[in-house]
Amino acid sequence: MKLIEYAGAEALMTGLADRLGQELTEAVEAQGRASFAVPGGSTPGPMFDAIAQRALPWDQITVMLTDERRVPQDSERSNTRLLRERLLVGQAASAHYAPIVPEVDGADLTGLIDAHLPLSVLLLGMGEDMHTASLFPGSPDLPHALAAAAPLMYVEASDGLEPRVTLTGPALQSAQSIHILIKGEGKRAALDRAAGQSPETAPIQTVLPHATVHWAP
Ligand SMILES: O=C1O[C@H](COP(=O)(O)O)[C@@H](O)[C@H](O)[C@H]1O
Repeated sequence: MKLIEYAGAEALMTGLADRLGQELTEAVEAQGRASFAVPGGSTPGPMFDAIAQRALPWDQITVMLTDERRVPQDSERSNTRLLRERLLVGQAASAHYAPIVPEVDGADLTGLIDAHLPLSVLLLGMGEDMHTASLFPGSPDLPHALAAAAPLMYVEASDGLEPRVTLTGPALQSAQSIHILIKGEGKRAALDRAAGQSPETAPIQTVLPHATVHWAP
């Protein structure tokens, strides 16, 4: 794992947007196209605002979520809504979008994103419980989701949270570049706590050894 510490939130979000923008541009130059998976939740919005205004080769980039909550798309809890409102706008409005949830909730996930794997650039978030994407400690689906051959799976989250669709462990691990965005002392403590644990108790460990973590207080 590599850890990059930033002085504050603005430096974190713009510095990360610079880095991801550079990697996406390089991937398009090398492969003619790139795939870019991003988290939902409360943290990445300002980074989306920053990168959406960059002049990247967006029309050769396919954007998708790392995970989605099974809620209506107009819900404030919808990661798709966040993506549409904060990332697929401005310069990035010309990016392609690959949904990870089918039009009919509960329908087969097979083949939805296969054309875009391995991911060129993967950005993940992390909760203070050390979950990443929707790989939650304590979920009955976690052992399967950490090892599944399929890149997408329906999973239960932690108690009290809505069920999810998530990229599985192998799909995350196969990304060409892996970044994790975390902010605040609670998540920094969770990152420290994850050290030495297994992915079964600290799911972030499924990607941590190969990831660059970007953190600001
Ligand atoms: O539920 C989720 O949580 C994680 C972390 O979210 P945050 O609100 O603590 O930033 C997020 O990465 C994931 O995409 C989301 O579905």
